[in-house]
Amino acid sequence: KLYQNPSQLTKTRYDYIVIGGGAAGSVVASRLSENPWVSVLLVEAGISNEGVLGSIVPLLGPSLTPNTIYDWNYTTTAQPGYNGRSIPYSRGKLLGGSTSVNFMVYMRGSSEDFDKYASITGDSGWNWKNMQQYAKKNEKLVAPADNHNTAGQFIPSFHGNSGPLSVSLPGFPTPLDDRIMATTKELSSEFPFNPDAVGGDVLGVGWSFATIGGGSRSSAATAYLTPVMSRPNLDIVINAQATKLVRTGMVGGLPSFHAVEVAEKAGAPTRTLTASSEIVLSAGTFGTPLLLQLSGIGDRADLRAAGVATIVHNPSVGRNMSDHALLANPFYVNNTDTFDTIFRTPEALNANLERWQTSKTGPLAGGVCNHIGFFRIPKTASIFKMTADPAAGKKSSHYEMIFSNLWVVPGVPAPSTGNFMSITTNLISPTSRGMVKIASSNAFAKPIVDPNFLGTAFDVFTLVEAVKAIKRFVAAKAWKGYVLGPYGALANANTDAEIEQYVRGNAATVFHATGTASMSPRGAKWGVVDPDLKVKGVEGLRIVDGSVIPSSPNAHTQGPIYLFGERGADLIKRDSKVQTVTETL
Ligand SMILES: Cc1cc2nc3c(=O)[nH]c(=O)nc-3n(C[C@H](O)[C@H](O)[C@H](O)COP(=O)(O)OP(=O)(O)OC[C@H]3O[C@@H](n4cnc5c(N)ncnc54)[C@H](O)[C@@H]3O)c2cc1C
Repeated sequence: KLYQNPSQLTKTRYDYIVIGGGAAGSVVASRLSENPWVSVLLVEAGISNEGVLGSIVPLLGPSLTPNTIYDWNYTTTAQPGYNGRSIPYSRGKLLGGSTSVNFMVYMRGSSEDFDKYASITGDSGWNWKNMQQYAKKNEKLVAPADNHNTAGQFIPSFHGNSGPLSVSLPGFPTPLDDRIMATTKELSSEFPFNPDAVGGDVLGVGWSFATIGGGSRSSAATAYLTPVMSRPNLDIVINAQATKLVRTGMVGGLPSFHAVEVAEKAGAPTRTLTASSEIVLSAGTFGTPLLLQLSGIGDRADLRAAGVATIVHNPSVGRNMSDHALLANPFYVNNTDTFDTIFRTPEALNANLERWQTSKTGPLAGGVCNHIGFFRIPKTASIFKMTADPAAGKKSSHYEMIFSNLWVVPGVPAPSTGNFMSITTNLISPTSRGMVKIASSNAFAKPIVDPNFLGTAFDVFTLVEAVKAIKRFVAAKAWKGYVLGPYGALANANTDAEIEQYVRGNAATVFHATGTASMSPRGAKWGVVDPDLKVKGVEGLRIVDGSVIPSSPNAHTQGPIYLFGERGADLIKRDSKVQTVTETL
């Protein structure tokens, strides 16, 4: 049952309370409530996703962020690596979390990423081979919106066919498609074709998958919550922000946390809700460490500065943030068939919306890109004289390219004339680490968000190399007569020094932060959760969301986080005392 705010809840004690209804939290709440003997409450700070048009019509997705009611609207601190610029940092604030506002690109990461997580934690359960069962459990590959023949665009055995989350190949063709494929042939040694990166081997350029089914967005909310809303043992409360975890005693010599305070908004009365079994934190890479800190779990100095008494001193809380820095590179093209025209006049947008409403087809039914590619800088690159290769392995990438048939520059509106292609370059194996921390003991105050973008020479070097690579890409014969030239500052960025200034002056984020409550081996002095995702040094708390992933994956992060959600739910079920009762019954 869905409750509109905390005051409507008719009970205050559950077996499990899951905090945050995003990618991972929706999976956990849905999977735990499969057992009818288990009572589950999902607490979400934001509103419902129902009826939010931008969260349904795929190509309208980018309109949901930033500076909207669907976004937490964070802002970073001044970033030295970005010439002192602060940038907006979006996080979804509605059911489905960031999966309700994201750009829907679906991947899983490289096989080496997961093998690395297994080796970091000492738990082989996180390795690629074992995690594939969860990928299959999560995904349902469906036909693209335009029902085109997809032969040769993917490898069927890599995909799931019966999971809740709809995933599809591009649903609307673009003038870039044939040219990109021709470039993979012409420049095959640098930009080879990858038949399907979802299989764990990410290098090369391939067709891109999106979390879209039947021409509409498939989010954690539509896939995992809507279908189970009527379960009598699952309550979902929206407009309910967890403000503090409450210490309820000592268990096994550790402080235990079996209760949480929630409030509808600043100044509203709080309600205390209790979990007999466990509280699962799924508030995301920002929300989860912030809630720990508000509750006295974090670095003593950080907590003292914010006026919070320390219960557990753990300097790893909120640290170790890794993110994919993004640089959008627009090019003028000689074609009026780009998606820019859809958004230029209300008439064009309405005509396309009408098409979408009648048939769930057309450009609005497709994602933001039809192709993506992942690449390595050469092993002979000078940077490797001073930095060890940070990629998870030889089959993992250093940077990414995303090809879009329109102007894509986060935070910068499209020019009123001209047609564009954007090649977005993302830094995939960053060595910089940032952090998030509370600025005060008020749960509704803005936190300090410092991703430390381009904080290392490796990260700068790699994005500079990525810009040089896109110039080589568009120099292929396939683009002759199509690409008219780079837009704006890119046009004047030719030497390495000029490109570095262009990168520092224009880079932003693709919103893939992870790692602020990292997994670490059992007993390790660093890290926030053990390999079973239990919070170290306390009893009663688990974390299942992007914050536990130790380092950036070779993927847009929703895919890996869904997998973490599925395995996290399994680990909780495995330990469940309520479950044991069910089995004996
Ligand atoms: C604009 C944007 C575009 C993106 N594009 C892509 C993409 O194309 N492909 C991709 O794979 N990934 C993309 N991502 C990233 C991806 O969506 C996230 O990595 C993923 O959703 C994170 O999952 P999560 O479960 O950790 O957190 P989230 O999905 O963010 O969920 C956290 C939830 O917790 C809630 N919450 C937070 N604090 C509290 C609290 N104190 N009390 C109650 N509730 C709370 C939030 O409101 C939210 O609903 C994008 C993200 C953004 C913001």
